[in-house]
Amino acid sequence: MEDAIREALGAQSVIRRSNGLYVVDRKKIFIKTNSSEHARLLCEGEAASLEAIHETSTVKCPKVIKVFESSRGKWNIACEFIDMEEENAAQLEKLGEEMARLHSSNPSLLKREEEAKASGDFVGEQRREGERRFGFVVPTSCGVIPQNNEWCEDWRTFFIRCRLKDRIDKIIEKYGSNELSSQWSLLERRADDLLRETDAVLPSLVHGDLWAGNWGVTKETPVVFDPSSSYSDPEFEAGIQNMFGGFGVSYTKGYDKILPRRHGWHDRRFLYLLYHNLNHWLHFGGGSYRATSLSLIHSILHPDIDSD
Ligand SMILES: Nc1ncnc2c1ncn2[C@@H]1O[C@H](COP(=O)(O)OP(=O)(O)OP(=O)(O)O)[C@@H](O)[C@H]1O
Repeated sequence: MEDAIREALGAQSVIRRSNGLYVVDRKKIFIKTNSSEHARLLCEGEAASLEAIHETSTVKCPKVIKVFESSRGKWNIACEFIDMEEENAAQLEKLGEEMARLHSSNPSLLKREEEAKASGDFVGEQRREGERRFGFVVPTSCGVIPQNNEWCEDWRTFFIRCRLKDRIDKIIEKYGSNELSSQWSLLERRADDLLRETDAVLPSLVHGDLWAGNWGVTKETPVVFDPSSSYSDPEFEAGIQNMFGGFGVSYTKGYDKILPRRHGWHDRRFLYLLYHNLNHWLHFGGGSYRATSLSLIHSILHPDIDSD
């Protein structure tokens, strides 16, 4: 591995310190390695996500140095090493603020929003310009199975086609699922109704996999890593958090200060939670992810029966 790093980074000396940490020409760098079926796509997607987040100068994330293949099928991301501390709960409010800043960070979109508002035709103006798009420059992976990030003009289409349907089709292909096949057309119609209110939403850069295991803190600030980004509705970010118990009131307080939640988020959150349960079902097979997915579909289709 050291030889491959030396060659990829054009370095004189490479010393392995611990898991992921190398000292390259006397500078600490962090190297993540992947040898799975889609290793190259995974590393390129994660690197593009880190670069996009980094460019916003909002929430801190590692700066990418290089993506390289160290041996056949073994792909790596070399990035800045960030010295992180154990304790992070006290930084949750700051993390909420930083994530809201990330979600509000698309400068050209913000500028266009102002111009469109000034012209009095907010949604129409965006559409005419053809610049209001959801998706990402490359596929990204929340796990090890790449997500379809093809550009779509509106969030409704992107979420239903590239998130929900893509996972459902793959589950049916891999495991077979009569329940999913038979409920898809109802679910698609209901999702379309629920997401109608998002038509004026501008695309926000999201981390895409921000659960408790994918952030840490330095002495000064929260850090996020392991992203699978896309330009999405910022509400989508909460899906994976809700799956693992959420970040709690401090995070929400920090977030809402910068970007208050929109009307109707409560109804839409089950859809985003469903996506992550379907993604876990696809990765790990049925069991509890299947049961939760089916129960969420039931709640989405029958909101009057199941409400919390
Ligand atoms: N740039 C970095 N500098 C220092 N430590 C890092 C850096 N990026 C990640 N880490 C540490 O390495 C651990 C694993 O990172 P990451 O989640 O990106 O890898 P992973 O292979 O996806 O791991 P997992 O399977 O546990 O999610 C993190 O918990 C974090 O503590």
